[in-house]
Amino acid sequence: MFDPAHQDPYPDALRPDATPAPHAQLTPLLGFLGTWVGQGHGSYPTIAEEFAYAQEVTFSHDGRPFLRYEARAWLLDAEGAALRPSARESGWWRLQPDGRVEALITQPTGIAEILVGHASTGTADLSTHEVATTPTAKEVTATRRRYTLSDEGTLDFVHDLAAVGQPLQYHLSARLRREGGS
Ligand code: HEM
Repeated sequence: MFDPAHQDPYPDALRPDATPAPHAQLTPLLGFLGTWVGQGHGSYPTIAEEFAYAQEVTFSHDGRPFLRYEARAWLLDAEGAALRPSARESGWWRLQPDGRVEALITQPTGIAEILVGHASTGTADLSTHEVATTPTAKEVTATRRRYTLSDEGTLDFVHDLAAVGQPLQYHLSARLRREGGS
């Protein structure tokens, strides 16, 4: 018998053809659903050296017009071996009927971002609306995040950052593939 105390009756779906059916407002970003893994590079004027990293990103939904977003990254050494845990974040992407997106993303480094932007088939472009930081967090004033599903089926990602007195500029880029995919 179904016991609501022990089993979530509304689990998230990771595929467009899974239950529950996706809300119509998710249509432009249905191709983002699922878990993605891959590698990227990053730099910033205040960081001594360019770094390589690996990342796992998951988008899921529960039938309502928002995506659940979860990402974790770890740094790689020159041979591609894991060096140490790096950025993590999670949040919600609220898709509007006209393709606008409102996103809320928080990080364990004390940063909470609200981003606004636009989604069209297979792409999303989000920029900071507001950033709030905890008293001990680094100063972050803006980010811009662009995601594109490429013709090769990868999810490509570029992240610009304005922080610690620097103007908005490149911080990261990555190419992710579907987990378990080729
Ligand atoms: C894949 C995700 C990310 C990776 C791999 C990454 C990696 C790094 C690395 C390696 C550093 C140098 C300091 C250190 O070694 O920890 C750094 C610094 C920093 N990152 Fe990121 N980062 C990521 C995402 C983000 C995001 C989403 C934000 C903000 C919204 C952010 C903001 C910063 C800031 C503020 C600094 C400090 C710069 C300074 O004090 O000089 N990073 N990041």
